[in-house]
Amino acid sequence: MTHLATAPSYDQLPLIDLSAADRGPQARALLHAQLHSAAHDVGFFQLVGHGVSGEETERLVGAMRAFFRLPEAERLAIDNVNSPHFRGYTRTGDERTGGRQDWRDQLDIGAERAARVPGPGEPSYWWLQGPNQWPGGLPELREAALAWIDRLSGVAERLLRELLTSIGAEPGFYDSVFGEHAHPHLKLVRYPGSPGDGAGQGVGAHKDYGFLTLLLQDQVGGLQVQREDGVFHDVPPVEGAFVVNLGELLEVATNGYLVATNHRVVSPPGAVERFSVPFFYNPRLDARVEPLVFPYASAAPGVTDDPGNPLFAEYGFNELKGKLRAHPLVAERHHAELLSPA
Ligand SMILES: O=C(O)CCC(=O)C(=O)O
Ligand SMILES: [Fe+2]
Repeated sequence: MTHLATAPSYDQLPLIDLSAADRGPQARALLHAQLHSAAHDVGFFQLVGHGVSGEETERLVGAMRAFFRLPEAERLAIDNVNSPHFRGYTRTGDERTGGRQDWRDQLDIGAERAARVPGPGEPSYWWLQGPNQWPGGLPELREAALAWIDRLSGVAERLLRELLTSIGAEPGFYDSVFGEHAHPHLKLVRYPGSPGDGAGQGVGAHKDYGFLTLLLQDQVGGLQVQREDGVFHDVPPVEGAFVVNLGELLEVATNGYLVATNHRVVSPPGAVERFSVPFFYNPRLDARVEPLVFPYASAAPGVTDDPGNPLFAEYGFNELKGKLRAHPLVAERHHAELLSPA
């Protein structure tokens, strides 16, 4: 891969058109060159040509807005503190990132499966599997959210295959860690304006735990990504595009050739609300991510060494690490035995 010696532009992220994969060998080769560069150099890009229609998006966004309009008591009836599986509603102020309070409320939704309580000697991450909590009287929310998980799993699967191809790997290298036991995750998120504490931490700087995140954001803005210069740069909303970022497992898989990028959300000003829907394309909880075989492996710098954030190749442990950190009330109520002594 040759890189032109121009200074990177920080005003916009690379724009990737997934539909180019179906427009003949030349268009596909250009797509691969762009994807390779976006994933290797930035770890973040805007995705268009993904095939998800405006109507599908409207259905999800409409149901999300209806959820956040419910009286607080109805949202709190499905508080995630009730769920040892970290599913349900987190009220504003109950979530932590980087040890500090985030200023957003959200509904966490995963694949709809029966609880699997880990038996003696079984990995504790099986706690992450379990039923969702749904609000009463809003059946369209369940329908739209589960449809979105299916739909975006398909888009992410296609994107991952093109991404692996773009760096010279077998497109199906990780097929076996997904499949019907994959562990996708969806958040419906509201940032209810500024907390007025001067910190403006909508959500603090973090990396996502899995392979790929496909984020739908509204037109308010506030998402920022840490670029090569170390500075957090705004990610201006692009109508109809998903913001895609690489998660920690792709960093582990490629020994740091691809990077999971730090990102955060600055609270909207005053009483302005911002809505977003991150979709996390995650493998099975018990998937152990094997090192990717690809021609740039020898050029890989190794994974980020941060004692405060160890990266686990066995996916369930990587997600559990994050959930225990982000949701201390759930952790203390249901999983005190998993918390390391302070
Ligand atoms: O709301 C956003 O724009 C980003 C949210 C995010 O990064 C996350 O929940 O992991
Ligand atoms: Fe994130």
